[in-house]
Amino acid sequence: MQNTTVKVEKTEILSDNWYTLKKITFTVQKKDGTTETQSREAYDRGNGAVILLYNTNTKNVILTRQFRMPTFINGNADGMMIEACAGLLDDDHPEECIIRETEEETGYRITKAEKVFEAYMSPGSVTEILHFFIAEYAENMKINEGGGLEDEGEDIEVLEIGIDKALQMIESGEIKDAKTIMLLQHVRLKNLV
Ligand SMILES: Nc1nc2c(ncn2[C@@H]2O[C@H](COP(=O)(O)OP(=O)(O)O[C@H]3O[C@H](CO)[C@@H](O)[C@H](O)[C@@H]3O)[C@@H](O)[C@H]2O)c(=O)[nH]1
Ligand SMILES: [Mg+2]
Repeated sequence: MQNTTVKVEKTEILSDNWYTLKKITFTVQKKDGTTETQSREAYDRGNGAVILLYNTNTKNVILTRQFRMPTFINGNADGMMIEACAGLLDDDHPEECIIRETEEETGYRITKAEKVFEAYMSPGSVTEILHFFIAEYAENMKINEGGGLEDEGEDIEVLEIGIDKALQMIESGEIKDAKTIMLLQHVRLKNLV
């Protein structure tokens, strides 16, 4: 249900470079019924989709490894992150987006993906809603090496890892990406692999 007690008074663009940082001034009704004016910054980088490819025969999953600058400036010494394949939505439908992204990043051609849930990943600061998918893959669906789009500066390594090993890598801290942890736990929770 739409919250009718929130009134947006002003939206300022603080930065409009690759993505957009906004400052929104608004009035909101508190639990005690009084009204307060607040300002909050919101980083708008669009929405995204993520997918975990899993193989029921081999019990393997496909993950990617790439450099992520924001993690590098916050404690990740080599800046490398192991993640499920993911991408930002263009104007397309999340399923179409993730099928395209799967081929670009992992080299696997899938024809359908199952939506499992969606989630705001950082609701206090980032507008993005992320669409979560899973799909079965097999060796014969690999049509190229993947790796991402070179002209976008992507340099992605494709990893094929046993699900038990991947789950252990969450515990050991080798996998620290929230969307990836959520999907690995999902496929185990549902006994898919
Ligand atoms: N030049 C430039 N390129 C950028 C910038 N920010 C991102 N890019 C590039 O834009 C491309 C976006 O690639 P996608 O595959 O579409 O997105 P993603 O970065 O993998 O995003 C996914 O993971 C994010 C982090 O977990 C998610 O937030 C996002 O929803 C999505 O799932 C990448 O090549 C990235 O390096 C920037 O500030 N400048
Ligand atoms: Mg990506």
